[in-house]
Amino acid sequence: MIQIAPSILSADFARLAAEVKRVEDAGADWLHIDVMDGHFVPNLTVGPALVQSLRKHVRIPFDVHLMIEAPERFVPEFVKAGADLVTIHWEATPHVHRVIQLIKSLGVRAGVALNPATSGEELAYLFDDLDVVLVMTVNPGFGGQKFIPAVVPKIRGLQRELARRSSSCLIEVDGGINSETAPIVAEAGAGILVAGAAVFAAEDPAQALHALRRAAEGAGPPI
Ligand SMILES: O=C(CO)[C@@H](O)[C@H](O)COP(=O)(O)O
Ligand SMILES: [Fe+2]
Repeated sequence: MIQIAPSILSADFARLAAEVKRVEDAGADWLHIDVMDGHFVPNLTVGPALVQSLRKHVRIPFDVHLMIEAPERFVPEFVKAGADLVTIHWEATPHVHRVIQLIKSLGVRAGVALNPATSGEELAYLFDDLDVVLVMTVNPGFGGQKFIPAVVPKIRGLQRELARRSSSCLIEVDGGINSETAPIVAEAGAGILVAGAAVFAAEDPAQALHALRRAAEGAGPPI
């Protein structure tokens, strides 16, 4: 079953609680919260205070994508604020394993995100500790960008390796996901699809979620 995680980056921040409740009611599985620090990526977004405020209005789990340098500095605050899954970038700290241990020790799920130019081969050392590998299908920093097809073989390679190890770790994809790209990533092995513009910019989010799910599930099981 494909899971969909709408990204708040394409929501109207002045009406955030109402917009998020709308996608929750429409059947979203996760809420994807993009955190940016202006260093790791050339953009700024939100911090733990916003996560804590939203937590009072939303029941679906929070998927917090940290696009920040040295994420270990802020992991405990995001968990305290209500994150259910915390994903850090492979490129953002020299001590990825230590940060994964920190996230797990706080009782939530842990993910590692890979920029388009990162192969992810070293991730094999972490698979036993990881709940999610997030494959960026755009360069991180902005919503509404175009999907990078060259990343698809990486999704397929990770899927094969995870299947070989009978791992329960899921592959999440993030960036430029819509009804055209959803079948491509689902066929390659993605189990969680992040979708910002495709859901929050749609007139009818329920219809947008349905279209994404149908497109992805029509792709058949991963090879
Ligand atoms: O992490 C990011 C961007 O850095 C994403 O979560 C985007 O916000 C997804 O938006 P769309 O590409 O689906 O509009
Ligand atoms: Fe994201």
